[in-house]
Amino acid sequence: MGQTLAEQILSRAAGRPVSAGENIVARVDLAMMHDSISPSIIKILHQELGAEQVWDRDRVAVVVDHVAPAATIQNAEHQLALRRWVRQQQITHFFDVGRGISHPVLVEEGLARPGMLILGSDSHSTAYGAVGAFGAGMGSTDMALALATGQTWLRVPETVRILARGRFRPGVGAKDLGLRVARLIGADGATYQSVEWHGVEELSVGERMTLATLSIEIGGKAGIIPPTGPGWEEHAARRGIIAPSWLCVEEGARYSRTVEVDLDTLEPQISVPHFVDNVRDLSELGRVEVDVVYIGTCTNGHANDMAAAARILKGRKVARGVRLLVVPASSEALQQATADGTLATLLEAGAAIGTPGCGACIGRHMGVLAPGEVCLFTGNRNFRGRMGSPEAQIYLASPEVAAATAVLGYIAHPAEVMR
Ligand SMILES: CC(C)[C@H](C(=O)O)[C@@H](O)C(=O)O
Ligand code: SF4
Repeated sequence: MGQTLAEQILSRAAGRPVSAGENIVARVDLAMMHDSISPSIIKILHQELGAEQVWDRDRVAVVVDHVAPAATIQNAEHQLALRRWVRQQQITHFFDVGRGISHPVLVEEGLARPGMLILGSDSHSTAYGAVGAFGAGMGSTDMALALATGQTWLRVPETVRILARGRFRPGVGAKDLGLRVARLIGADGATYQSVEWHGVEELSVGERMTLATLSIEIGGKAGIIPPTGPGWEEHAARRGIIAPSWLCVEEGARYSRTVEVDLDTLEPQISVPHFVDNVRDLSELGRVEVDVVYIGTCTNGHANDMAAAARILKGRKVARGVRLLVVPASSEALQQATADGTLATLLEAGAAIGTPGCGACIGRHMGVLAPGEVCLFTGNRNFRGRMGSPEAQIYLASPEVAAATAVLGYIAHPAEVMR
């Protein structure tokens, strides 16, 4: 019998063959924590578990990304304490304000690699599945335990297979596939399952991160894209990464469910307030005017996302009365956007550019919404109050739809601008 990707990775981490349903103790390859949760993790690590040092300073990554730069005195104090702790623990991989969101940063730095078990203090740690790792978010106690011992315990998840068939039409892409799946199976459709994405070999690692981060929005414990295909090869060659030969899609692997999506007929998907799985086809939406368009986050703030938006914004201006905020997911994405002209196009169109990081995604700084405002957001959550006022409305969509919306002032198909 074959194994799913999750079973293969967790077998290696457990040091024996394991299958879905088993409770295991597993070795952690990498543990990530960020500024938002670090105070409680550090407290549990030292005060409750009595550990003096992390188990392996080379296998811990710390990123200041959630409120970066600090917006309040309290953020600044927490970040100061975190920097001191990082020095005291001699943590090798520390990324301070401006480097970007933990997920793309670990991928770009080549720290997240295929076949790894990666734990993060963040629900979107499923992101590491973009490079064929089992990435899972954990709470403070589990994170502290992993930091102290290098081990974790978990139940090996079943796997939902997503099978994409055909090719995306112009103006349609990974975000639309992810939202379509949320619409088909619901926010709890893959609860505690590993989500394996098949038929997406063409997608770049940036686009794969869109799918991997959206996996938690359907309840996934992990969201893994097999490390094969042109999109993977490009990343692997650039970063000098070789996927382990034991990690591959196996005949006879058992899936709890297969969900098929026909890309040939897929149109832009819009998640309407206030739930991620409240998804409509753009053509069903009617006219929705917006106050702000926000391009960014670990889901759609990558270099490819900004470039996709720039292709639509080129030679055009943001509509009067609308503001376009662009917050790159990482400094590397910003550098690439600078080098290839994307940044100039965004600025000429009238965009305001923020420091790479989480930005206003969780409503703590850099563009929070006022009561009554309507936002077209490329992120992954549109819960009430997520980006500021509970009276604001958040629509989720792709960067292409975001760009077209910025130009026209209402939620629009990219073709409406490009024709
Ligand atoms: C603040 C953090 C713990 C949180 C998460 O776990 O996902 C945030 O990143 C989010 O997207 O809501
Ligand atoms: S960008 Fe948003 S979703 Fe991603 S880690 Fe930051 S706050 Fe969470």
